[in-house]
Amino acid sequence: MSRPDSLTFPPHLIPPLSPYLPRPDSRREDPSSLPFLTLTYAASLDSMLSLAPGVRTALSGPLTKSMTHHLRTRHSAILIGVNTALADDPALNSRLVGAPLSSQPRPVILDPEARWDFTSQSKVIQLAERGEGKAPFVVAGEGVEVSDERRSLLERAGGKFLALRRGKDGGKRFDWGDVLRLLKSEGLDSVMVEGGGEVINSLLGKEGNRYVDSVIVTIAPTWLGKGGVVVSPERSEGAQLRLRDVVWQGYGEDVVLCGRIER
Ligand SMILES: NC(=O)C1=CN([C@@H]2O[C@H](COP(=O)(O)OP(=O)(O)OC[C@H]3O[C@@H](n4cnc5c(N)ncnc54)[C@H](OP(=O)(O)O)[C@@H]3O)[C@@H](O)[C@H]2O)C=CC1
Ligand SMILES: Nc1nc(O)c(N)c(N[C@@H]2O[C@H](COP(=O)(O)O)[C@@H](O)[C@H]2O)n1
Repeated sequence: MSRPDSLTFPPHLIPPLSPYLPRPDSRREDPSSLPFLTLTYAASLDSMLSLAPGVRTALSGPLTKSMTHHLRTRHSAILIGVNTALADDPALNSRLVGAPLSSQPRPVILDPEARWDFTSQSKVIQLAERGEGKAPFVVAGEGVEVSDERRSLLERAGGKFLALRRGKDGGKRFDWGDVLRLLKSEGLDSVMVEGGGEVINSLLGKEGNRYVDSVIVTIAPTWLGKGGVVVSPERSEGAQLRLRDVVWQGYGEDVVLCGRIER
């Protein structure tokens, strides 16, 4: 019997998305290639992801929500920043009817200071224990201390902490190339990056956007107003960031925009 929160994604909507998604197993043969990266999120008409930092805000309608759950089955990993983990207590699995565990993405949390205060009650941990999703990999800064208790809670569920050095410039952030090489070394060939604002803006920035293979954005017909978490990357000197191969599709009251970054 299907669960009350199960979703279905109409099969006729799959072919238009497919050119923007990783082909099954396409990168596995080439060990030097980085994982395919799809940047995907839902935004308001004023480019907001949420009403305020730390506030979970539903923007997707029923059809775009089910699209996101389809996208989750098409990637081996789903990545968010630690503030999203703290704000949303997200499930990060696919709730499509009949999605087997093998099609579930591996949740990856970018958490340089190991701030995510997960417990055995966190949704993503509970789902992993019930076999309805995979347990998360938490990418923490090299040398950052993690208690044995937290480490073993994560490992019991099937997840782990991964240590990564910070960016070459001595800054606090990870280099996106390093993040992707780390995921690849863990056998993850494709990653959908869901957010939040800092993660998206840094990926769309000068250093990050070279790693983005495709972009799939849901636009909801609402304005969240000032004070929200906004998608608005730093401007690169002399170059306006733009999409090519653009397709727009109506999904109920929402619109889905697919494209690739113009280089
Ligand atoms: N509508 C949508 O589709 C989505 C909405 N959201 C919303 O977004 C909001 C959260 O966004 P925001 O506050 O911007 O935070 P993020 O979720 O983007 O997390 C930001 C934190 O992640 C870590 N981080 C990000 N990039 C890097 C990097 N390159 N290297 C190392 N660490 C990194 C940093 O942690 P540290 O500070 O510890 O260094 C940073 O402060 C929430 O309200 C959430 O609900 C989230 C996802 C999707
Ligand atoms: N596609 C999309 N639409 C929205 O309206 C959203 N608020 C989000 N948020 C992202 O999805 C995560 C929650 O997922 P679960 O339903 O808990 O699995 C949230 O953490 C954001 O990454 N996405």
